[in-house]
Amino acid sequence: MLVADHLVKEFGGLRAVDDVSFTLERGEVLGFLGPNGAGKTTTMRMLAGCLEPDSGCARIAGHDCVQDRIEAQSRLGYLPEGAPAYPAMTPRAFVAFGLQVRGFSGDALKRATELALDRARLGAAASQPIGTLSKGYKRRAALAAAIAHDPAVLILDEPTDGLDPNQKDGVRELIREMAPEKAIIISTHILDEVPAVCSRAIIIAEGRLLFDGTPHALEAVTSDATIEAAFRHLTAGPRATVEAA
Ligand SMILES: Nc1ncnc2c1ncn2[C@@H]1O[C@H](COP(=O)(O)OP(=O)(O)OP(=O)(O)O)[C@@H](O)[C@H]1O
Repeated sequence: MLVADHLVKEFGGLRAVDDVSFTLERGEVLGFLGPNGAGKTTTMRMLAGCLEPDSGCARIAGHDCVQDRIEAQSRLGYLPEGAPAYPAMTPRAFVAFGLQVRGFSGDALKRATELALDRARLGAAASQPIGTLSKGYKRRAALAAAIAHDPAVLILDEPTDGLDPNQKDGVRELIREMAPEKAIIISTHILDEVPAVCSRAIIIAEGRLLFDGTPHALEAVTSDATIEAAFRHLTAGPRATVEAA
């Protein structure tokens, strides 16, 4: 469903993403982990077709994210970092606008808009200008726009960032609900989220993939048997790659 094939991206002299490869199938929820500046957002932007790799390629449902961008993006829902949106629009108008751009109209447009607002639990905030919403509700408005066209692949950059504990639970529940039908990547610094929602975890640091395996295999990396200890072990010291099924 989604392929990262030897992705490389440099900014000036800095190799932000260094030969990252993995594939993701329908039904998988991948937790994309790594320290600040590891290259997570840069990788996700290349997968989403927002940034061209220097070498390597990304594919969604067999469509190259650069050469065949429109086809690839039609199967993708992308929640970017910071959740940019139009501040004067309400979440309802913002979601509907995204759907119209994708060709929705009439009853299908109304149904898809209300379903997305409902799934992202916007409530009364759906009718308030986005610029006047709290950080958590802005994030939810962007999430609603990302899922509204029911894409096969979801790339969510820190989807629970800025949400209170109840809202975090709501978003995790939504991800679990959507998981069987989709291939989903979430980046997060909240390591508890990995066993809670992910079937698989990848750790990168300094642009290089260090671990790809199940949350259970990640816990088993150190004798502490916690994801936090494994994260520290893999990212704090000299680089070592751990392959796990
Ligand atoms: N447009 C850019 N121009 C120059 N450097 C960039 C650009 N985008 C990212 N970088 C650099 O690439 C590296 C990887 O950044 P990236 O945002 O992908 O990391 P991240 O893993 O998402 O970090 P965080 O967890 O802090 O969000 C960082 O050193 C960053 O400063």
